[in-house]
Amino acid sequence: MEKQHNRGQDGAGIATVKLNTEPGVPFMHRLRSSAPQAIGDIFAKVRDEIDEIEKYQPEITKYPGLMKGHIRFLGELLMGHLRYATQGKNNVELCHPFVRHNTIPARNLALAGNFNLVNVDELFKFVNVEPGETHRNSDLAAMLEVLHHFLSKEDEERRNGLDVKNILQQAFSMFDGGYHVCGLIGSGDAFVMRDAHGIRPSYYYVNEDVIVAASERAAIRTAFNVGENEVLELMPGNALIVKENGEYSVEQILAPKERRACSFERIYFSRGNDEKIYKERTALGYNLSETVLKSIDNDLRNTIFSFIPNTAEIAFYGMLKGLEDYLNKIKVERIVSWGKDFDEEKLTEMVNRRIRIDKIAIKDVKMRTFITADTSRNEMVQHVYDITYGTVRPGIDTLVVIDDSIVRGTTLRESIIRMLDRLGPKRIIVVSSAPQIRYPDCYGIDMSKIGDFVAFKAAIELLKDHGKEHILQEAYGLCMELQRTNTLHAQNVVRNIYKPFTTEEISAKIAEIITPSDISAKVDVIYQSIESLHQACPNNLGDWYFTGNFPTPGGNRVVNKAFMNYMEGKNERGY
Ligand SMILES: O=P(O)(O)OC[C@H]1O[C@H](OP(=O)(O)OP(=O)(O)O)[C@H](O)[C@@H]1O
Ligand SMILES: NC(=O)CC[C@H](N)C(=O)O
Ligand SMILES: [Mg+2]
Repeated sequence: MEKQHNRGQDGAGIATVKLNTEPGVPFMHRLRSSAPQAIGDIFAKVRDEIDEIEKYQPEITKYPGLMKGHIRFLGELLMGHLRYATQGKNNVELCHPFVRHNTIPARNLALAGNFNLVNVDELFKFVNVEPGETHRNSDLAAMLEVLHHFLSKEDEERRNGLDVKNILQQAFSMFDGGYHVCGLIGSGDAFVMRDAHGIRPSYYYVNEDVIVAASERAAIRTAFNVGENEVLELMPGNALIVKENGEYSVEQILAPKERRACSFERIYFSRGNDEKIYKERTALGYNLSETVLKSIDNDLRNTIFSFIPNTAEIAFYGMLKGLEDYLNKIKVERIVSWGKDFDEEKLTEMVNRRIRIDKIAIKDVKMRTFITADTSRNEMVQHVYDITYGTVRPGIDTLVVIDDSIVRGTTLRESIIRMLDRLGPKRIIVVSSAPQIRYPDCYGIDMSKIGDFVAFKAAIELLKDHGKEHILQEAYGLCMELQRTNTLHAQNVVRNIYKPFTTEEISAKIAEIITPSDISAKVDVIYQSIESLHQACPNNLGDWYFTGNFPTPGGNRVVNKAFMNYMEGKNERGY
């Protein structure tokens, strides 16, 4: 859990199942916290129980069997989760795991996951459950109800043992979304399930003692000190099913569909210490170096390169490698052209030419602002960054700073650009290792309100500039018509908003929007192209937020709904 802070800061939760308990003894426990240090808070409470019992039984830790009867969270099946709300609020009631209790052991279920579903209403309807106020917008609550429905049915009908595969096949064929989800059943069985497109990442590792699964490979590698290839990927549509007796199998639950693993995981969400992700982020940066050189007219003497911490650091190293390759090529060309006409001084000057890099921007807290709730985000963005003084030659140097992504543009507009301008650069070039984010995500990344996106704002501005605002009304009309005929899922109408403009025109407008009126430097923005993204992350081609090409039927519905919300002035998610 400590190695997955990157995936959630709203709160944390754990659940435990004890195997082979006497009838009547509670066997499933759950604890959640939304304290600022949620993991610490939870495990302090777990520890307190042990300390308490040690007061009376100082030797008890030598007898784990005995302890199991007294300590709630000592058990055989363990689950932990860090929440990042993509639906509902970020309060403790919505932290995972959710638990459904029942007097029949096999009908108890604890559930947690990294996911987002887009057909929550339909699911509640299917199980005929009217969700309470807290759970109305909770995809986890809907998923729990559906799974519990099929679990109870299976338990009722079963002849020999619970057929978990059968339960999963019935339940998961109903979910529209991206998910990596884990369930503990009161019978002592457990499962991990991944969506059929492989949208969300899912990994597992098995040895003689443990069977473990997580969203990220590196977290498992570090916690269990194992090699890259020992941790396996749970393939799309598959489930890892573990029986109460410790036997396990990987089963095909859903027919595999086109692989559309989320590229934003690679660009931003996942931790960058994963072997493959590190290479991919480096490649993303490398791919941008040529365009950057062009935009500064190859003037490396008067340009300083830096990055916006923290995630972009790796892409920065990649960009630097690209710039160094260019510089080395130039050095060789020059030296060769000299023939024999050089001396030590001339050669020394040439080989010592370097790419100028500096640590310009500093981030004072380890919190991630993007996964922080909207209400506190703006203020946080304004306070977390700082700059290094004395690095830039005012009026002479151009500053090139790379960030992994520009979503709402708040990091740049509310903080970074103004701060960098204080250093007096002639020009600021912002480089984004992700392409323009034009469409919402609905599979587990909280980019759902299209009106917030700086690329969308730019397109709207451009429509105004060119007297083409009628396109907005036409698109809205089309959405209304699709809604009327119940076919909002059939096409992505928002494409029409971007269609009249080139990527460069939109980038130029974004640069204008993120530039506060009172700064002196000229600001430009350079984006990754979609082709280069695919080349850098060939195994993660899920790119709907850049291209509008959604993998599931719910996707088009969400993007159209997000647009309608914008047009109607509703500040809510499109799913
Ligand atoms: O355009 P915006 O809507 O402002 O969002 C984009 C920024 O948010 C993320 O940073 P975050 O602070 O989440 O985390 P990091 O330290 O891992 O980069 C991302 O890395 C960008 O810097
Ligand atoms: N990624 C997560 O932490 C879970 C997201 C889930 N959709 C929720 O909002 O609760
Ligand atoms: Mg960042």
